[in-house]
Amino acid sequence: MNSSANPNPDDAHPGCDLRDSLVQGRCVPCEGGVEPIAGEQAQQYVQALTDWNLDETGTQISRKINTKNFARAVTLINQIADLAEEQAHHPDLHLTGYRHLQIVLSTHAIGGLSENDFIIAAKIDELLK
Ligand SMILES: C[C@H](O)[C@H](O)[C@H]1CNC2=NC(N)=NC(=O)C2=N1
Repeated sequence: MNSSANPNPDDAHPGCDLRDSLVQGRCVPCEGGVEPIAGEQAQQYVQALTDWNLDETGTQISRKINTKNFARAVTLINQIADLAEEQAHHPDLHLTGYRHLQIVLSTHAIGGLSENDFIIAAKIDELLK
């Protein structure tokens, strides 16, 4: 899967350009057979997002959101579900303590990160604005 949003370190605002590209992006079906995004490139992608963390294995990104209450958490989960279904790329969603939502993204088909993960994350950031 070629990334259409390659970060360009020469850009004046690499994060903004990359983020905007991800927000506008569309996920592509991933059946495996592509190299995961890792290392420095994964770092550049995650830095273009808001409050997402790359895990120690470099194979997933996550963000924690504390909502006002349970109803707000479920509403947000449903908004994320609609987005994921529309893009055919799905996060893992963990709701604990009735209002603490952890969102985890990784591309299961390749056992690591693909641009799809960063596109979904950027779109979730837009939801939360
Ligand atoms: C064909 C379609 O791309 C696959 O079934 C999708 C569905 N949603 C997915 N979501 C995630 N996170 N990883 C996948 O590999 C994946 N594969």
